[in-house]
Amino acid sequence: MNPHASPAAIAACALELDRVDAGYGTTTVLRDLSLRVRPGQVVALLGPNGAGKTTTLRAAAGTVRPAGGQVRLFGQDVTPLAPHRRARAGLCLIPEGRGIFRSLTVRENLRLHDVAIGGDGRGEALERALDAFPDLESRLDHHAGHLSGGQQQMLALARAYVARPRVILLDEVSMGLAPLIVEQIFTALRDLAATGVAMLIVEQYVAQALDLADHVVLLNKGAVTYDGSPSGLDQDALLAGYLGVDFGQAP
Ligand SMILES: Nc1ncnc2c1ncn2[C@@H]1O[C@H](COP(=O)(O)OP(=O)(O)OP(=O)(O)O)[C@@H](O)[C@H]1O
Repeated sequence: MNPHASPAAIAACALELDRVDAGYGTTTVLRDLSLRVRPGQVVALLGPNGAGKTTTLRAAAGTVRPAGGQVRLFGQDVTPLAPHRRARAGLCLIPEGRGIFRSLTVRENLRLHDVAIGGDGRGEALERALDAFPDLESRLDHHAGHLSGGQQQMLALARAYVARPRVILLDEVSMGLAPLIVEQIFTALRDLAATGVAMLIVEQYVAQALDLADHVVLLNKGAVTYDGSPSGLDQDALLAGYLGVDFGQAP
């Protein structure tokens, strides 16, 4: 990003990763990574396996602590804040693998998320989630582990309605689901985007992600290789991003 960005430009970002270095133990995964998501914007974070997409979301959510750089939410430096503090500041991570409590009921799962962000676990938050995903209503007292894969993912996404976050991070929410369910998930994501919330999405269905997104960040080996509009992303850049080959350069 522009290191000379004005304070007003920084505050205008819902989420900003600014020159973040992060990894696991002695392994560095993200190198000097910068990206921004503006309020109401949907940013697709794409790249090959192992590029660091999940690590980027974790650094934003606080489950991975950056070794360098800053994470800002609406201009506020949240780098030192634990994940639950960031959640209370308006950030919601829907992790890969759904992140639901399988041995708890649907109702208990939804209450838990509400209480986690400071709500009373009753009433209004639950209603918002059920309005968005009416299928869950008749299953409120079922164990989450007994739901179908699609219903489990709906429950995972319902957290975004319970918590009413200002920024949502979504990691491969359509992973392993049947095409019809994937369509429903993308409809739900479109509805979420229409509420004006800022979204950063990692998605294996690249075409659908590009259709939903108004901005794309391409990652390769922990570094940004493209940061711009979906229409400006040509096939070669996309392939280069996925295969790690730069077609624009002479061999
Ligand atoms: N908990 C962990 N401990 C150690 N290394 C990890 C851990 N999680 C991920 N990595 C490594 O970090 C690198 C980036 O992984 P990450 O999951 O962020 O990539 P990704 O782009 O999300 O890939 P994928 O599409 O396969 O999920 C990989 O080399 C991976 O093996």
